[in-house]
Amino acid sequence: MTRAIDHHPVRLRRSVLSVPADNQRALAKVRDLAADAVIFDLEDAVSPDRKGEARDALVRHLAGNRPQAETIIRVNAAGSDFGEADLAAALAARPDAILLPKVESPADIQRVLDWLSERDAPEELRLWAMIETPRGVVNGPAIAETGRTFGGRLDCFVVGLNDLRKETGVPALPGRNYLVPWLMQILLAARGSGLDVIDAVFNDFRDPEGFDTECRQGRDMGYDGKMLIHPAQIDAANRYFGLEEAAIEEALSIIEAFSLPENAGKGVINLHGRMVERLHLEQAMKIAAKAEIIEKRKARS
Ligand SMILES: CC(C)(COP(=O)(O)OP(=O)(O)OC[C@H]1O[C@@H](n2cnc3c(N)ncnc32)[C@H](O)[C@@H]1OP(=O)(O)O)[C@@H](O)C(=O)NCCC(=O)NCCSC(=O)C[C@H](O)C(=O)O
Ligand SMILES: [Mg+2]
Repeated sequence: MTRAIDHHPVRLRRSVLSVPADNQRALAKVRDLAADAVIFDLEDAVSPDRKGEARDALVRHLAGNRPQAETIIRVNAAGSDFGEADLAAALAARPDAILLPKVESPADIQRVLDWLSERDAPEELRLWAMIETPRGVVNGPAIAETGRTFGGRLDCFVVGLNDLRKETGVPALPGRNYLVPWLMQILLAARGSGLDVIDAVFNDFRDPEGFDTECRQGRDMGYDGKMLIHPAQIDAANRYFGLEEAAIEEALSIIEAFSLPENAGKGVINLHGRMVERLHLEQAMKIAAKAEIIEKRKARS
């Protein structure tokens, strides 16, 4: 039996910029930036003594300055001193998604799903999960599957390598050689349950060459985009995780070929000397859908 795992629509998540919720100057910049998604952070970018202030500032800010980008709020962990107040503020601010940090087990997701359903949270509110601890990596497939099975709210993993390095002792070396196996493990867990997956931040925001190299690596590993910490990283992320003209043209030619009457009902066709199957048609449709979103976004800016 074929299992349908694609439970969410195609979304563009090439550049996912994090903004500390208590940084007014940074908040004021967000609306003019070309990031596909913005994470308003209440967790590690906000010091413990400013959590309440950050929460209030964020709710006020989003009430009057809703970005066009997909809007996500990263809360503190549900079991922490700040978790419940953050969740309540996030619900009030009506983001597209809430990002849960340091998710380690299906129970971490389930607890928040229950909390949201007790409060009649809007059906369209999504959950994202940071995978950034050893237990999170090991339990990745079960976490992804729980989020998919119960209500289907979970639709994206974000990798947190700063925390993972801290927890494991693996240093930050160029090439991320010792981290790549875990990055691929997280990618498999996400894809196995139809989730999007976002590569980790690159801390040296004044090193564009290093950033380019890491974007290329993330893209080649199959990631949908990169979490960012600075506006200077947005354009490169959009470029590396975007679509090349040749890929769009190829996708359109596959869609066109399968729509010809002589190919109706065929599972496999010959397209200019290359075997193309219906699985390629599925891929092509996703590329075409992303290309359409990119075009709309260009027209808007
Ligand atoms: C890293 C920074 C603290 C650097 O800030 P700053 O010194 O202000 O940099 P610049 O002077 O170069 O900034 C130029 C202007 O750009 C604005 N700016 C800077 N960053 C952002 C941003 N993220 N979003 C919007 N605007 C931004 C500055 O305000 C300057 O404008 P102006 O003030 O008008 O002159 C800073 O970039 C920063 O705080 N970045 C985000 C940090 C963050 O969100 N951290 C949490 C995410 S990282 C993570 O999650 C790790 C993960 O959990 C893991 O475990 O790996
Ligand atoms: Mg972290």
